[in-house]
Amino acid sequence: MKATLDSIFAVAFGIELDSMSGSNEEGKIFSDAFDKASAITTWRYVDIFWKIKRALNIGSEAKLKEYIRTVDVFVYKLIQRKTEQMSKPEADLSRKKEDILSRLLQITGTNPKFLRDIILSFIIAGKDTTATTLSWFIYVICKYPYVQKKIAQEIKESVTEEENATDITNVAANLSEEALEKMHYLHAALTETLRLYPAVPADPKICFSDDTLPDGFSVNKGDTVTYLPYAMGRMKFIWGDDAVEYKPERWLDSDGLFRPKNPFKFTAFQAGPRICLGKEFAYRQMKIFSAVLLRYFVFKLSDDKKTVNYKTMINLHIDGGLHVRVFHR
Ligand code: HEM
Repeated sequence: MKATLDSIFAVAFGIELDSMSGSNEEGKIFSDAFDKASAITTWRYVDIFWKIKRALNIGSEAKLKEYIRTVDVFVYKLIQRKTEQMSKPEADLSRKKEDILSRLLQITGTNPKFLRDIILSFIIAGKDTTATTLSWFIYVICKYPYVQKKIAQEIKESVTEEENATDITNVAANLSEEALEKMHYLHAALTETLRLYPAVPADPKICFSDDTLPDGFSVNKGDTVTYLPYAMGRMKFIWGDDAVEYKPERWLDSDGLFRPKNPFKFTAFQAGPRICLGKEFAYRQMKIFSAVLLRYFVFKLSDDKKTVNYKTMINLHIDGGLHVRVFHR
């Protein structure tokens, strides 16, 4: 979670949050408050008294208010700092354009509330999604050691001699686009993880107007219709008799090249005009993390017999986290 949060901050806002090592105290406070606020918001689905608590400013809702204040203070400060940076005449224009926030500041001006909402949307969309997918990915490759071995082999073969020879920090910094593109099996293994453990397991929509769905079912304006990537990913009539098996091979052609499927069949990123905007970014980030980790380490579950369950939240988290043992390769 911390690694993906740091990553989204660097790319989207040009900020080294460093919540991973905790060197940035402000960043740590922000990231704690953000996670706690997300958890309380999700609990509103099951806590029937949340509106009363909010009205009386007590319990979880009082805490939520506090966390939101902490998040807001941090984000508004970030916007102010960026705005000041951008307005400096000596600022180099190419550097100004590197992150998404700087680009937005150039196009839309400086309505801080709008920018705050964009920033939080990016964090919500881009933090737990890739983090939970990577956790499930580590889980399945522990369950299927032959897949882990095959990925490690592919990584070794895809990076250049030079990249291979250097230490882990250099490999992480120098992993080239070409190398990542050669990793078809890794791409397939991540996609297969998302088929069985989609980061957004249920995606509700509210009907904009009365309508009739393609199967003839009528819906009314205001109705909620939810599609379930978690269930769809396990349906035999969509994926065949081996639907519940983890098989990266189903995504590869006879030459071992990754072949995407119709997004209306593989719905982890949604489909149509509102398909996930960060899909390519997510794959790149997940491939870099996996490539660096699996190049150097072997993962094993701490307790092979322990059942791993999901936790009911907006994203598909592993209940209690994933406990693994890590060995040098
Ligand atoms: C494994 C990783 C990810 C998965 C499975 C995923 C999945 C999804 C899904 C299902 C939606 C549709 C939500 C809805 O409208 O109901 C969505 C939207 C979106 N995602 Fe992702 N996402 C991932 C990573 C990311 C990342 C890393 C970013 C940002 C860098 C991102 C940015 C967005 C944005 C901005 C939208 C809204 C698009 C729109 O409404 O037009 N996502 N994502």
